[in-house]
Order: sequence, then C-alpha cells, then structure tokens
Amino acid sequence: MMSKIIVRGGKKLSGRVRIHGAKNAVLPIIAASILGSEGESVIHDAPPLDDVNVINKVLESLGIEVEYKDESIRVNARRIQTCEASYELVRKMRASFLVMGPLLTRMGHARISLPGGCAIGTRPIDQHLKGFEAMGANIELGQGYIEARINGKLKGAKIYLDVASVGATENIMMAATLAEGTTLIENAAKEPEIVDLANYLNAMGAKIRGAGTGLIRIDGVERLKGAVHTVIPDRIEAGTYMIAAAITRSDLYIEGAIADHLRPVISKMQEMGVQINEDENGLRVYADRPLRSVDVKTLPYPGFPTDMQSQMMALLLVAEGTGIVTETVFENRFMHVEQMANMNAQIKVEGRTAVVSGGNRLKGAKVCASDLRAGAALILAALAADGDTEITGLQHIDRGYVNITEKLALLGADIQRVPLEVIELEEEDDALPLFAVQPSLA
Ligand SMILES: CC(=O)N[C@H]1[C@@H](OP(=O)(O)OP(=O)(O)OC[C@H]2O[C@@H](n3ccc(=O)[nH]c3=O)[C@H](O)[C@@H]2O)O[C@H](CO)[C@@H](O)[C@@H]1O
Ligand SMILES: C=C(OP(=O)(O)O)C(=O)O
Repeated sequence: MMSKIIVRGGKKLSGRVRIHGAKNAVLPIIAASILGSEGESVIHDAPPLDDVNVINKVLESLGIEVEYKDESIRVNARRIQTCEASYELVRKMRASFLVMGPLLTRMGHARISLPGGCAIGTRPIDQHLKGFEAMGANIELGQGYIEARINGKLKGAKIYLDVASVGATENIMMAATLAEGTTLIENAAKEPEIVDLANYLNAMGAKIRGAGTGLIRIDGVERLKGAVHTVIPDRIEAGTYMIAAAITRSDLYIEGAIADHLRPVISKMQEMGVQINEDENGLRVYADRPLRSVDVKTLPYPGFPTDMQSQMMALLLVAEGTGIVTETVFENRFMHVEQMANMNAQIKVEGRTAVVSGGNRLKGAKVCASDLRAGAALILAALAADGDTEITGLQHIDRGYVNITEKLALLGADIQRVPLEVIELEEEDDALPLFAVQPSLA
C-alpha cells in the first residue's frame, strides 16, 4: 500500500534508539554467500529492509535456498541452477550487481542485467568490469545484459582502481577469493563495510589481508564453505539519528553506534556545537546551545560519507551562518535541495557545491523523497519545521531504514505513516522514478 509520512515539527525527542545491521554490509555479504559450495551460512543482524528482500530474491532466482527469519538469514548455496540475474530484479537495486563476482568465479559464467543509472548519478560499473577482465574474464554486453565467461579459473592479477569504488572493491575481492594465485587491489575502498565483507569471506575460508586499507591482497583458495557472521551496525542509520537529536535540540542515546565508523560525522557535528559522548555500547548525542555552520565535503572513507550529506544539510539549515557543502562522490546528489526549498530553506547550488544559509525558520510543506538519503533528510528537516510536513516517495526510504516512523515516534516525535489517497496516488505516478531508464557502462 502506497503511503506518506506526516510529521508535525517542533517536538523534543528523548530516550534510546537501537541501530539495525548495516544495509551496505549485509547486501555484499548475502551476495558472497553464493561462494559457499559446502555447508550453510547464517547471517545475523540482517536488517528487515526492502533491499535485503531484493537480494534474497536474486539468490533464490539462481536456485539458492534462502530463509529469512528474525533478522537472521540462512543461505544454502550448495547447488546453483542458473547464472543469470534478470532485469526485473537488478533494476530494483544496483547492489544486485554484486552477484557477478561470486557467480563468475564459482561457476565460470554470469549473465547479469545492467544496473540502471540511479537518481544520484550515472554510477558506471567500468571498474568492476576492468577487474574481472584483468583476471582473465571475457566480457560481452548485449540486450541490456553483461555476460562474463572464463575458461577454467580466474587468474590473480594486480588491479588499480581509478576511483576507490566500494562496489568494485567488493565485487573484485569476492571474485579473487577462488582465483588462481594472488590478486592485489590498489586504491581499494576502505569503508567499514569492506572490512565486514572480508571478515565474512575469511570465515568462509578465504585468504584476504589489508581490507580497510588502500591495498587489499587476496590469495585464491580452492573452495569456500558457509559461515556464521554478524553484520556491523549501520553507521548511516546511526548518523541519521544523531542528526535527529541535534536538529530537535534533544538528548538521544544511539545504541549500537560504533564511534570509530562515524569519526567524520562526529567531528563535524562537534564543530557545530553538538555534544557527543562515546561509550562501548553507543553514543549519547545532545544539543543544548545554538549550532554554528560548518563546511562539509564528501569523500570516500575515512572522509565524510556521501550517504550523510543530505542529512547534514538539513542540520545546517537550523545552524547560524552559512555552510558550504561539496559533493565529490556522486555528480547528482542534491535532489533534496529543491524539496527543502519548499520548506523555506535557503540553499544555492552551483555544480557540486551547495551554499546553505542557516537560521531561516523551516516551514512544513508537501515534499517528495527522490532517493533514500534525500528522504531521510526531509524527515529530519520536518522534525525541526513549524507545522505539518507530508513526505511521499517512501519506497526510497524503505530501502534503507527499518521502521523509521515507529523509531522516531517512540522517541517522542509527532510522526505517522498513513495510506495515500487515490488522488495523491495519481500525482505520485508523475513523481521521480526509482531509477532513470538509461543504463550506463562507463
Ligand atoms: C550498496 C552500497 O554499498 N552502496 C554504497 C556504495 O555504492 P557504490 O558501491 O555503488 O558506490 P561506489 O563507491 O562504487 O561509487 C563511488 C563513485 O565511483 C564511481 N564509479 C563506481 C564504480 C565504477 O565502476 N566506476 C565509477 O566511476 C561512481 O559513479 C561514483 O561516482 O558506496 C557509495 C559511496 O560511498 C554509497 O553512497 C552507497 O550507499
Ligand atoms: C546510495 C545508497 O545506496 P545504493 O548504493 O544501494 O543506491 C545509500 O545507501 O545511500
């Protein structure tokens, strides 16, 4: 049922919020279970999200047994019936493309639909393909599908990534686990989710060293078997609730947040005047004084995460002074700006830079989420706005936040999710698509 979120702003929040497992860790980990030709994998703390259901469906479409209950996923990948992932599934979520590496290296063949260009940028996959080719795969593109084949086994290679791509690092790392010899990934992405994936692969029997640094070394092994793994907490979900505390001038405890994964977010928020106390179980975040604007530039980890850029922009809107936000990771990730402007925000975009003028009272409005984090940022802005905000486009938010309405309501927010009226549904049809139609290779 299509629905909308209605927020009446101005409420203080208090209490504790539990952070779920990381979406961006669990997706590659589920894809990696394809590599287990013996035994079964059990993946704990798998967040109940639409994206997780999609990747599970991709695995099932390959003939793999997947059972998802109580935030744990059991995967039996002993038998694989087909090596093809269809457009219907891959178009729903780019991360489905992460099944390419595991399938190719285990089965010698994979045919995966090209992932569509997401709303936040063109998002090519050239670095993934460059890695597979360097390892000896033959890659062909036809009818919207990428088909990769190998004769015998993939061969270890030295691969320099032109951009420190998270997805390419993961896909190549997975492919290299069963390759002949040693693979070196240079200029590898260093995100915590890469480390989590490497830990899982090593538990399956892989030999990976250096994950979390710019140089990852993978010594190929004969076979991998299922393993038990617990997914790391979602640093982006945690960061989003940290901003919820600050934007409402409240005091929240973010249970399960790992401070080390959130360094750039913590330090920027502290620079603004937000108080943050760390302990081994999470973070206490409170804001009891006026906030100052700061400049923010997104960068690959350990820089400020692009997945927190829109939420941070919402916080800058309630700070004193002007902040400059520079997005260097994706070329089109300011789609929340127009929606925020409907809420009386003053933001000027020029290319990859947004100049955010703080201090204007935000006003409730009807807005639409163009993508996942844009949606989260609109909810955050709504918590601080005068009057009611109605947010549609919730299919994006449901990709990445477990029960965000319920979690915020439990903290004291005036927020509810209600079904869309028929007339609004017609308007929704004209809203932004989940993915742009044009797929891109390079
Ligand atoms: C499921 C998942 O984990 N998603 C995250 C992952 O996405 P994803 O893995 O897609 O992001 P990448 O790190 O690959 O993309 C970063 C940049 O590299 C470019 N690029 C990427 C691959 C490639 O072959 N060629 C190329 O040019 C992209 O267009 C983009 O500009 O990391 C992003 C960057 O932290 C996050 O925003 C996403 O939330
Ligand atoms: C952009 C994101 O995800 P994806 O790469 O799956 O689109 C995100 O998590 O913010």
